[in-house]
Amino acid sequence: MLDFNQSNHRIEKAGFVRKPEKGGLTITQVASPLRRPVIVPSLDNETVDRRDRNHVAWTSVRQERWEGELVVQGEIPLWLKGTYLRNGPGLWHIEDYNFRHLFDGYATLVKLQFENGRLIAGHRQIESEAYKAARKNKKVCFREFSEVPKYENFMAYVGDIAKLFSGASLTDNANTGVVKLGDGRVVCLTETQKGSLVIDPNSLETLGRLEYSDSLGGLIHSAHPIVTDAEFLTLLPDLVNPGYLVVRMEPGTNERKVIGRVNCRNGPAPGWVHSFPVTEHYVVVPEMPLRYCAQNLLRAEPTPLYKFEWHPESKAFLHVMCKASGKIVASVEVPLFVTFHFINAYEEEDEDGRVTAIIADCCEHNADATILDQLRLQNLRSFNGKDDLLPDASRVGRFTIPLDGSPCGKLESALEPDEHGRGMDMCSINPTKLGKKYRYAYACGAQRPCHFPNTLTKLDLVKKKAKNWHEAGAVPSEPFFVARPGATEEDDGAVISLISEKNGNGYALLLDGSTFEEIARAKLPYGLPYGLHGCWVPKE
Ligand SMILES: CC(=O)/C=C/C=C(C)/C=C/C1=C(C)CCCC1(C)C
Ligand SMILES: CC(/C=C/C=O)=C\C=C\C=O
Ligand SMILES: [Fe+2]
Repeated sequence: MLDFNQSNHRIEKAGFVRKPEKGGLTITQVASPLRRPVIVPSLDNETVDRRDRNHVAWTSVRQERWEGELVVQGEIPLWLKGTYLRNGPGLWHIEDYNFRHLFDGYATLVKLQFENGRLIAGHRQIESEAYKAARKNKKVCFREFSEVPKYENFMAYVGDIAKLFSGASLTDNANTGVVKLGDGRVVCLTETQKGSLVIDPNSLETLGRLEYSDSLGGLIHSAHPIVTDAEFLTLLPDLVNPGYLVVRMEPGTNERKVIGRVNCRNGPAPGWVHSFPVTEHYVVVPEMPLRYCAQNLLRAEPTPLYKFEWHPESKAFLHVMCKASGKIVASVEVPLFVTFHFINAYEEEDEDGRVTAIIADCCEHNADATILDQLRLQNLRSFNGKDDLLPDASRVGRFTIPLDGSPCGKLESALEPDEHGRGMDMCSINPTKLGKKYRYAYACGAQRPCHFPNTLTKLDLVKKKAKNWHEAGAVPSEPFFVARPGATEEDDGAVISLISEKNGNGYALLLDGSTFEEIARAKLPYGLPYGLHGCWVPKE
């Protein structure tokens, strides 16, 4: 149990750690509010040099784990009781070997534990097989997003390719997100199915793999399942017979059951499905022209689109499946698009209550797949603060999918992209609005010049306006909305983000969900690397 009785001053002072010494793994003892020293191996022999040159957002986390109470400036609302967990790639090197891509990093899980206006923070590396093997063997041992193991000879390469088909050589580095299942289990995820790792939300310890007990097979899934207290819905792309299985898992089970199957309308392989949206009654299955590519999976050196390929000639489609029957009620061609993240979707009704269309919103990168390569670490680390390297980056793409049998759907901007600086991604909504008509979304936006989203933005999709938060040189992570218990207004709650600062520092930030003004901030002992997605574990 955490002890909240120590003074802020003592704990914060105790929470700071020595710089790692150059030349090897140092063991640093950190006093934590647990009153027990936590043994904290620092992670490399080059961190200090790298930190001097690069923004802390793109610098490997400096040690395996840390935990301590933070000094809060401002006031944390007393209703905010629970733990915000945020996952993301946070360690981008092994020994002297530096990884290429943001998505290659070994997962760093961060927690912010709110109780009685106080805040305990911590972070810890996820103990995936991939991470443990890399630490032990001092090299990449599994196939990551862009990194592959270096083969000693041709036979070793052939052996690894054979293991690719069984999934044995794929990573389980669960660095994309973290979700709380209806049964209370908290699971870190990535795009490989084997990278579904159960963690303890208090200690951040990796407890083991979530082994799916069904025999659906396949090696990959959507990195963003739809998770509610009642179900876990996800998509399993089928690379052999291009299509997707839509599957559902009930709380308390590890068995996914098939709701239905969508066959691709076109192309040599299914489109990448990092995420997908649902409405109250339907699942929307996107078929992007950015498609998985079997040849690219086998390559030792990555292409600019990594494991994917851009197929404009194969066009883009959205399929709508009825959740109850598994029947496809619409399959429409839409303009070419590129998205990582769907924001939400809902059903549009006529005066008689008949569903006439589905509206689905996403962070749309103007049909430009080069965003994947812009997330290479070399690009992220090379920003000079002047050149605008994200021209016309992304917008809220709003799809309208007619349900009257029309062959085509529409794609428009839900609001003028200038409202959020012509860049936006990493979004959250009030979870009670999942699948329903909604008004507000929170996301990262852009203040020019920039090369990466550098603001927090509250999007009002009814008034078509945005309110932006920005601090010079700061890289904020996905703003995560937590509703106030008992709230009746959609934006009544708090928005949590972790900020990495230019000077190497970092802090947890709390904004009011309605006014989007700062309520509180709390400095971390050191800045943390950029993270991806989070979840909220309320205190029982
Ligand atoms: C961090 C993030 O958002 C995405 C991570 C994606 C990963 C690790 C994808 C890995 C893959 C392989 C290792 C082989 C199969 C294809 C694919 C799912 C892209
Ligand atoms: C952080 C990001 C895109 C930013 C550019 O606009 C995408 C992250 C994708 C994975 O979760
Ligand atoms: Fe994502």
